[in-house]
Amino acid sequence: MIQLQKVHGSQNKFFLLDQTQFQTPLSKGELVNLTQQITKPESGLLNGADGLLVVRNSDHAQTLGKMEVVNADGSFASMCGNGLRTVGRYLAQKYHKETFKVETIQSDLRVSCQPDWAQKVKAVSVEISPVSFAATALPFTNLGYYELINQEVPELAPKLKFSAVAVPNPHLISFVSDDIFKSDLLAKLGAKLNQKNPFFPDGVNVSFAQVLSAHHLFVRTFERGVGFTNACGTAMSAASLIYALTCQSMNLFDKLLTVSNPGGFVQTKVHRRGHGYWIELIGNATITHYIDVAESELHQKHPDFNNFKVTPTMEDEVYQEFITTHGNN
Ligand SMILES: N[C@@H](CCC[C@H](N)C(=O)O)C(=O)O
Repeated sequence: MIQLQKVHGSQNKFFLLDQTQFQTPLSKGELVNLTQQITKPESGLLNGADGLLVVRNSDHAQTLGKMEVVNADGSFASMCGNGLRTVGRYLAQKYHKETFKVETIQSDLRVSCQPDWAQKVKAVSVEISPVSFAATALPFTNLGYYELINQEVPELAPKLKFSAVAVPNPHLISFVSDDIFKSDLLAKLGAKLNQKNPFFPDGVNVSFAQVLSAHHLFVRTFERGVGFTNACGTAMSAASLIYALTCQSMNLFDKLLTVSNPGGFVQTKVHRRGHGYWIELIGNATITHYIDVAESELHQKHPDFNNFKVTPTMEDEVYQEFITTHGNN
């Protein structure tokens, strides 16, 4: 039998699958198919999710495992901040360690277990890096810039200022007014830049941010490969970095910021490293269900969800209560 988990970070929901449990690990095609089957909002497993987090062994120094991220549409992402916290919790429990690294597509990232935010609200801190502003890293083209930091880009939307940053997955961020935040512009821009378009050939995660107070942001994200999500950890990290860079006089580096989102909130700290930056992302890592299923079922083109034994944990109920008490904005 194989045990899957259903997990979330700020209600950015995933299934987590440890490939080391398998006698015959799922092939790339099988992982894509499984992700597309189980993440569908209506007909998927447990009302679907935003993607699948795949755990594998790693032979890199100080790492406890490797994380791969499959978006709901079957595309692969180079990073996932909310997902890495839940993979961090999974590996911490598996190997009884509190501080370690996890291999991701571009780099080995630090993970450290934090004191619980409340009883049964586990918290984990993860490193978000490497950071690049280069047009070639996202990539973006035809916008007349090699880097985009707080620039007006009429090709994308009139009057708004945009920043583009890879952390290392690609993000386009704009700090916007209340009117724009409440409008349908994010839905339109997110959809436009995640289909064939002349500017972001690989698509891009698009976020609108607002400053609620000096150390408090709100970020809403239209995710590449997913659509609207309750929260995107790398987007909140990227928005924190852009905020620190564009408000240098506030000296926000190394300071704790709170970033609220429709699914809760996280904390971030933006750090300098040499000539570059990295971001610390701290937030909940919640297991909502354990799911036991025969290995053979997961190799099926159309797995039968009646054969999946689902055990809820009650952690989500506690998380919801925590968010109701502490608010998300
Ligand atoms: N929700 C994630 C990001 C997932 C990847 C993204 N959809 C992409 O394709 O880059 C996060 O918490 O960072």
